[in-house]
Amino acid sequence: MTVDVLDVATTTLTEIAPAKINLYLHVTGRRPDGYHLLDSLVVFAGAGDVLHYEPGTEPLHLKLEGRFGRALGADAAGADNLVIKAAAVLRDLAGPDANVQGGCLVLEKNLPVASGIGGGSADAAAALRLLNRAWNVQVDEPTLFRVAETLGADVPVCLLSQTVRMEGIGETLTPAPRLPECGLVLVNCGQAVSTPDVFRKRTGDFVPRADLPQSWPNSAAMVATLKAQENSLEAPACNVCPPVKRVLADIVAQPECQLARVSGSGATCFGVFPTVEAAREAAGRLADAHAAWWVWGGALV
Ligand SMILES: C[C@@](CO)(OP(=O)(O)O)[C@H](O)COP(=O)(O)OP(=O)(O)OC[C@H]1O[C@@H](n2ccc(N)nc2=O)[C@H](O)[C@@H]1O
Ligand SMILES: Nc1ncnc2c1ncn2[C@@H]1O[C@H](COP(=O)(O)OP(=O)(O)O)[C@@H](O)[C@H]1O
Repeated sequence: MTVDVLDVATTTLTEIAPAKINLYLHVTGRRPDGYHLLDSLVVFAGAGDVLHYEPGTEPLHLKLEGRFGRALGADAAGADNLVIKAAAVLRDLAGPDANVQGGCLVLEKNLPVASGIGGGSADAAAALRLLNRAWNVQVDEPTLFRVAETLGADVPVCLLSQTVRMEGIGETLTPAPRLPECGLVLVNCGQAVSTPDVFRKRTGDFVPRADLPQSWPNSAAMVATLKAQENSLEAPACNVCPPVKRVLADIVAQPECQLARVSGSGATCFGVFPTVEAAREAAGRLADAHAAWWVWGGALV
């Protein structure tokens, strides 16, 4: 009996899918195919979805759990789910020595959906990492990144899941400045926002790529640099989802908040704080004041 329990524990594999935050995001140009060229400082939060895999003989299938998994319902666990798409592309790449299996994937969906923090992209990236390992596909890193690109512009950066500068349409990843100690608050008002809609509503000139130092001595210095940058998608995100303005105002009103901004195409907003403790306290107050909002406070990955 004890051995059975141990077997189950050791065959279930787990991968974290951390939330992606764009500390700034410049739309620097546009490709002939319509995709936008970006320059963004991307960081990852301690908040995330969790993907579990229990290999088995039944066809590979996905179950959704967690606050937002239950809200999505079983229909969202089908072939269109980015986790299933990631599994399919990896299966196609598997060589003769791979051990591609079926079984059950369980996605604890803790991150709000269509919210500018790349939840779906992070899930796809987690599935690539997890199944590459579990099936012994042994895809080399450059191939895995090329496969990630086919799943979505944000999937390569989520495959990396560490602080990095992101350019191109999302595929060009280069080292970022070393970040100082800081805390982060994430707030989502509950309205899903479509990324293509927000890009379509963007107006104005393209913004040059940012000039960044190698590191910052503290969060105040980092915020001074970030304030000289922008999120080019913030105005269209407010247009598509007006409650974002209220969310930003409530974050910036928190004691010690140094910056409040939209992440990606929204609607999730983030606040930067000098310490993790200050961020956690602010998150506690925001959650108490707005029971319907999704609120998280803590450290970066
Ligand atoms: C805006 C960003 C910033 O990190 O984040 P989110 O708001 O999605 O979190 C990303 O670029 C989103 O990446 P992702 O969500 O993977 O985009 P995709 O599925 O590849 O593309 C969805 C649609 O967004 C637009 N799109 C996306 C990326 C890009 N560089 N230019 C674009 O114009 C295109 O209209 C595309 O059809
Ligand atoms: N595993 C998944 N989690 C969330 N959304 C998913 C997933 N798979 C597919 N999607 C689809 O991808 C779209 C974008 O979702 P998401 O990645 O959460 O957006 P964003 O990058 O703006 O945070 C959603 O509208 C949803 O229908």
